[in-house]
Amino acid sequence: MQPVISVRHLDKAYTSGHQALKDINLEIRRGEIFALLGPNGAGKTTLISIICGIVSPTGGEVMVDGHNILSDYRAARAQIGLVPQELFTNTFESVWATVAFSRGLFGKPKNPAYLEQVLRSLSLWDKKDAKIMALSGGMKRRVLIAKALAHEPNILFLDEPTAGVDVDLRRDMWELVRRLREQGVTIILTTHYIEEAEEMADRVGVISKGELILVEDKATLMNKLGKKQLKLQLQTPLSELPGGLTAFQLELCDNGHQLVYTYDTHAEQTGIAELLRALSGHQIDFKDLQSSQSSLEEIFVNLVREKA
Ligand SMILES: Nc1ncnc2c1ncn2[C@@H]1O[C@H](COP(=O)(O)OP(=O)(O)OP(=O)(O)O)[C@@H](O)[C@H]1O
Repeated sequence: MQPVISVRHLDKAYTSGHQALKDINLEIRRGEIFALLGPNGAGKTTLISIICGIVSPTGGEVMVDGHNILSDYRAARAQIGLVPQELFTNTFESVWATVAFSRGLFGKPKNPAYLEQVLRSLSLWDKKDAKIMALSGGMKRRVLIAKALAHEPNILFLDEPTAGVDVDLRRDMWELVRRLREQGVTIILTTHYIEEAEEMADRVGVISKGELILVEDKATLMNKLGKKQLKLQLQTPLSELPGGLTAFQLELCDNGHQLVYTYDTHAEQTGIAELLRALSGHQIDFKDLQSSQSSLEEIFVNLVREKA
């Protein structure tokens, strides 16, 4: 299937000289939820701003549903809804007028039934006549989403959708994103919150210092890079690891009360049996043991650290 967005050899240097993006190559599949993860300043906003035509690239090419974002800007932009990071400034306009205006900007005919459905899905219907400036921060954010959806885009960008929002809004947002996906909308979100990517995304891209260092199916990523840990609570604390155990990837934690063994989930053998035999050979007894799989967060932190 043709990708809905295709980014090729994209570069961006700001006039300050800062190289914010370096040779980005990325294809977004139609109908997927793609999470772009990266630390502050990695280039996430720059990348989506270029795709949305707000920032101009210094090199490379971006196609949105077959339309070049520079030479065929209007057609490309009409496919996209963008929920930006910042709250817009206060306005005296009502919620309804603001959202209807956003739809009009794209030359779409009026469709009050559709706008009502959008406002209802965002729990904004009873605020439709309220002035934006009188709304709470969370409500304003909901209005931003309604504005982005007003022209029925096929692609929705959410830049840090849940940064600083309360639990209710976060839950509503996730539900809305899932519903939109069911309707065939492609969703690209940037986030610092790994649990958001873990919960929502089909694929994850990791960006660090302007470079896309990894793009992977979420499940594959977690599988491929996932390490498991076995934690053993010791009967008697150890002051140091006995020399005979150095062959194992072991760490002594919790003031010597806990031994942590890290192993690869994909290795032929986990080495656990040998470890337990070796422990017993050293008269090291444990009273409890637990195993845990590393989360996307740990994977992400490790990746970005390796890159640094
Ligand atoms: N208009 C600009 N002029 C100069 N440099 C800029 C401009 N906008 C962004 N930058 C720089 O480009 C880099 C990437 O910024 P960008 O906002 O894309 O990062 P980000 O990954 O979205 O970060 P955050 O998670 O903090 O939003 C940063 O070093 C930033 O300071």
